[in-house]
Amino acid sequence: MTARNLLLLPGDGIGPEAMAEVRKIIAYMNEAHGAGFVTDEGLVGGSAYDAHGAAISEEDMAKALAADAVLFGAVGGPKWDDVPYDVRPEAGLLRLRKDLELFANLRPAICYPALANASSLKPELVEGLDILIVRELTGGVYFGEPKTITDLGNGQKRAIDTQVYDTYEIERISAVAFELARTRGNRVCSMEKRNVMKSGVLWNQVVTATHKDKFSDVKLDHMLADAGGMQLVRAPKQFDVIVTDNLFGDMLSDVAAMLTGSLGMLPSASLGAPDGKTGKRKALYEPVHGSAPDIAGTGVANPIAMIASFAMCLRYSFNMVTEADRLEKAIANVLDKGIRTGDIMAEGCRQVGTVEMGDAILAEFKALSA
Ligand SMILES: NC(=O)C1=CN([C@@H]2O[C@H](COP(=O)(O)OP(=O)(O)OC[C@H]3O[C@@H](n4cnc5c(N)ncnc54)[C@H](O)[C@@H]3O)[C@@H](O)[C@H]2O)C=CC1
Ligand SMILES: CC(C)CC(=O)C(=O)O
Ligand SMILES: [Mg+2]
Repeated sequence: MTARNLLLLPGDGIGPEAMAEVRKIIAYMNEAHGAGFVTDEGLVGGSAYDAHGAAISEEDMAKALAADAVLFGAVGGPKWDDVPYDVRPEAGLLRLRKDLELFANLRPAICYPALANASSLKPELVEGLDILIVRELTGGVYFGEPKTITDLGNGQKRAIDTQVYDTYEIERISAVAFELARTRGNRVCSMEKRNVMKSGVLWNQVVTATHKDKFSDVKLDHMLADAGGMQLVRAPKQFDVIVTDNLFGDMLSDVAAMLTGSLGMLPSASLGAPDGKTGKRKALYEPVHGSAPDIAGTGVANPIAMIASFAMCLRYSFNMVTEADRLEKAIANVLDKGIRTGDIMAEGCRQVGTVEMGDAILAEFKALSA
């Protein structure tokens, strides 16, 4: 069997703690099922800055470009608050997304039945929730130029970020959203702010044209992104697939995370375009949460977002759909048994730390794989 090459970039804060739980699952799949994962490790974020003075080294970038898939933990933390902007920890993640051309970020928000009570919303609003946010990841205000702070010389400074979108960027991300919608509820809601932003006007036009041209069988709605945020907490189950830009997608997916109970629950897949010859996509899998400096090092972080990100890796990079389904089922079974990390703790449940949660999911995964 050909090797399945994975690059692990644990990063900072709770990133390495969560990644350790995925490493155990990979080792089990190799030992018990000959899965053939070959793993390599690299540094990213603050840990890379401390070692190399850059948020990711050229050597680790080359490894990421060569890997079949990258598993990413989280980056950042107060220790690096004052490092130069270009080498801040988050710049490592942005470079990976840009250089690997990972334009499509899939952020599913699923409320596991056992967690309906863990959401800050009423259980009936989130029970059975299954939405998918498709976030554009390589354009918009995170990358647009100019991006500057200028001294105006009169005691004032001016900061500029630039929101830029070209037609092709909107076409390809909306095509991904429509294609995915066909595999689930067949509905897409596009969110922008065409009432105040030119990029919103173009976004709306291109999504509408792409729909008319190739995806008219899918139901399409448009919503202003601020109203979309409101609707996400008012009646989240009205949505199936949401497609939106880089900044709105970042914000709306953190909102969606809380519908599921905790930021510690939300996985994501960042995908590039399929290669013309092999059909393979570059891909990076990461939890939606950050490095959680407030709990890092205390052993309480929820590893589910990281483990569920690995399940997405099995599905999207290696077509190991049965294994991905099993791993997600293992997570659901553990939650059904009332095993909880602190962020999703509820009355009558047993509170565990990161390692025990990882062990419980692995034990369940083994039982389902036997
Ligand atoms: N993909 C990445 O690497 C991301 C990095 N960041 C960076 O992370 C650092 C901290 O950012 P914050 O705004 O605090 O966001 P955060 O996502 O790290 O934490 C927000 C809150 O959620 C909690 N939380 C997050 N993940 C959790 C988990 N797995 N289990 C239990 N609780 C969890 C944290 O304890 C904290 O109270 C910053 O430097 C930021 O730039 C933020 C978001 C994404
Ligand atoms: C560069 C990241 C720190 C931005 C972010 O919050 C995210 O992608 O979720
Ligand atoms: Mg974010």
